[in-house]
Amino acid sequence: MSNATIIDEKVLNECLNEITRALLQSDVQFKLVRDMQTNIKKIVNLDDLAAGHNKRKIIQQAIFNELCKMLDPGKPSFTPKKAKTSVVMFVGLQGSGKTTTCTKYAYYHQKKGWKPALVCADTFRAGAFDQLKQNATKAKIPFYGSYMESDPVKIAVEGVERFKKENCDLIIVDTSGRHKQEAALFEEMRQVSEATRPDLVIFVMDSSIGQAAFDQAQAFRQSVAVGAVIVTKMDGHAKGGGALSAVAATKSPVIFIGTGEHMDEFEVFDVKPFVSRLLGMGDWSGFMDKIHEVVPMDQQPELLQKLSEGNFTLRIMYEQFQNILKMGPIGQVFSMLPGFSAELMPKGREKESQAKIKRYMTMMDSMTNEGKPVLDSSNPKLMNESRIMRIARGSGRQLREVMEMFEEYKRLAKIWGKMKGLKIPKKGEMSALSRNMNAQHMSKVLPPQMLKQIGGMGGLQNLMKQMGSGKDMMGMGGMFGGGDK
Ligand SMILES: Nc1nc2c(ncn2[C@@H]2O[C@H](COP(=O)(O)OP(=O)(O)OP(=O)(O)O)[C@@H](O)[C@H]2O)c(=O)[nH]1
Repeated sequence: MSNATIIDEKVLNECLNEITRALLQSDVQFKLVRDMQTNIKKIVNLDDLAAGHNKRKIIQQAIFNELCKMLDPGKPSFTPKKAKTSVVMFVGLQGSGKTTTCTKYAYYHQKKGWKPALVCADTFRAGAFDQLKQNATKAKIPFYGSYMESDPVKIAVEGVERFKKENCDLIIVDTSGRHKQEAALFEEMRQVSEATRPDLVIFVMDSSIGQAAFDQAQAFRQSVAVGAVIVTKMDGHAKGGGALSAVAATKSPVIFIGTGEHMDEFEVFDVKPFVSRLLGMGDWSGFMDKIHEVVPMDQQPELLQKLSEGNFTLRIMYEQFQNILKMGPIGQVFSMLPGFSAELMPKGREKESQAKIKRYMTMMDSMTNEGKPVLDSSNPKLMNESRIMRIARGSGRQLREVMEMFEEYKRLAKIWGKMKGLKIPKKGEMSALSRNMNAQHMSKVLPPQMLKQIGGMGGLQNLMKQMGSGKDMMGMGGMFGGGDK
């Protein structure tokens, strides 16, 4: 659709088919995708659109809205209130991340001043209580469970009673994970629910569950009154399209997502970035925002070009370190660039991290002769043992430190490598528009969100002036509209 000059029925159908493929690949249920297609066709009536309307934008917007709507069951979930006792029960498939998520949920609220408590009613999986105990202890959250008692209903009731007496305001009951074929376990879950009368039942779903999401979610919904969904493992490859199925099957909203194994890798669900990701544009739209904030304007086109070629080199890492150090309080700016935060600079250790970065930079400085081929290459094989030794000697640092710096590079290269393959129109493909481009034209081509990032018309004019011509800018425009394929 981006290439078509006239948007007619055929182009619209092609576009919808492409989106259908993307959504199916993201594990959205076939029926939901088909319904969406029908709705879009109803909304976007090409004949009715007056000439001059930006049809492309209308279609894009309609698709985006439709997907957002599919994630909105129409009513919010029950929200526990601080200082008023609520019981929240977690259910989900075995291995979905339920136990981990219980602690994350408790920890999230604890940080906000709540008094949460955890009850382990999973008597099915050996080790479940230990896991919960370990997590709870780490987060200093009170917990209840038993190694001896085999009746989950009894444990759940006792735990809830105890924590009610202790005035906990968020009592979280973890249940055993189960598969939809396991009728007995489902019955047990129903009994736990009946006995503890939870205010909210949360269905925990692994983002990689795929097309099975609908049936699974429905099976849970038929046994207990699921009122909210949490999607876990969003840090992995899966895009989480199953969430749309889970919402449809349970008629409940997604409230949080899990983004890693650690306790604080837990985020309030935000529908727009989630949908962007489903459509294959999400990951790097956030990424781009950050690059715009940290990387000086004049370096951006070159950096984007290199990243789109999959060339995240040591030199790029060096330049980004420079940018970050230049920007002032390191603690504040550091987390702005993707990958540069948690591991390279743990919270509260800013000074150490700054020293570490400077050390890395000294090592890279000493590479101007010996390490030059490595600085500008993204091939890790060039960094062999003898080279590491010479760099260590040249910079007066230990071998271990050079290796550590290189490990850091590899980690960042993996994250930044996601930019590879962004579409940049080749010179010959430049349209007449771009040859005669002015900021006015450009502002119409760019997505509004990006125009805002650049600083509106004024910012755009400056940027184009800096670049000397519209050519590179068109390259960026192409990329910004291009998705991550
Ligand atoms: N990467 C990643 N891993 C996660 C996330 N949430 C949970 N995990 C991991 O997934 C695995 C299973 O998590 P558990 O919490 O034990 O799963 P469970 O659903 O309680 O398992 P059962 O008790 O058998 O039902 C563990 O290794 C967790 O560390 C997440 O958001 N991201």
